[in-house]
Amino acid sequence: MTTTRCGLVAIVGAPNAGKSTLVNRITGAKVTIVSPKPQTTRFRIRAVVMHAGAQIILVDTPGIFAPRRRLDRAMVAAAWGGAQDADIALLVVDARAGLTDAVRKIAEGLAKSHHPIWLALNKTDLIPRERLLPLTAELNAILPFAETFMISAEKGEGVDRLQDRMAAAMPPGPYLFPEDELSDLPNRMLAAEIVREQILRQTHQEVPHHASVETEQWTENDDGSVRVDCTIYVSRATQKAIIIGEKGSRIRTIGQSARIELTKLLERPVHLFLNVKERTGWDEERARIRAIGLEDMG
Ligand SMILES: Nc1nc2c(ncn2[C@@H]2O[C@H](COP(=O)(O)OP(=O)(O)OP(=O)(O)O)[C@@H](O)[C@H]2O)c(=O)[nH]1
Repeated sequence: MTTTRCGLVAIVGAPNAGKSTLVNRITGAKVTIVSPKPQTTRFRIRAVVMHAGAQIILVDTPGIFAPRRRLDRAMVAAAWGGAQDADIALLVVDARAGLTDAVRKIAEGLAKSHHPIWLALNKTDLIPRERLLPLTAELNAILPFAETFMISAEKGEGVDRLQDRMAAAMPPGPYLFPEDELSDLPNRMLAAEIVREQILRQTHQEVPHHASVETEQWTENDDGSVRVDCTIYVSRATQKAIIIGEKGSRIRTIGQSARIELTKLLERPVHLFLNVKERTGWDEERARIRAIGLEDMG
């Protein structure tokens, strides 16, 4: 009998800690898009990695976790709820910067969590080894970490071991993402991210960061172009109206800008279709995120 394992690892850390570098190192792909505005980082899926038979879903904080529509909500709930003990928050710390106020604040927030918290001291290539132990001790005084890793995300040092340990720690359970969709996943996420970025640019602060974007369909056409269908989920009708704009003017601008950007990034013609939908149930998601102490930090 084959048993699969699947779980979520939240990558947490102060700005510049090396979170994106670590995610890119683990996935071997550039799937992380930096938003042009500060403080727009939300809780979202950064990457899905298969490793040693486990599906590791790397998620970003803070914000709201928005499962793709096609995922069974009950499965996602199980990932957060039932399997909660086995899921991990990984605190990435810039070892050279050390215990800054930002790191302290995040560590204190995480200390309230019932999740296992792991520590990755990053950028170990930049400081002498003997500085690592005192820093580990200082951090462990704030919160006892279940595991500690010394890594250099940039150089790849220690990352294999971290990944092995993550895979082993994932709870038994079905994969949340079908394996045959994984090859498209970075592109799907890229498209969703580009659309979300345009929403933030075009709506400024009018729509709080409550809109989530999911790529529902990714269709390769014979002529080399790709058709991308994205749904923008909002929690209120007023937000929907803002995103659509007067006679659809804003959604058109969002779509046009996102299409231009995507065409550039994918280096092929893109046909982008956007759909705005209201989705209730945010409160439930938020409660789950609050439960692990990841909300409103950073
Ligand atoms: N020398 C060294 N530099 C690193 C390492 N990891 C990341 N960096 C550098 O640190 C800087 C910040 O890395 P990012 O991965 O963008 O950090 P982040 O935590 O994602 O930052 P935010 O997006 O601001 O939250 C970049 O210039 C990286 O090249 C490392 O292990 N060693």
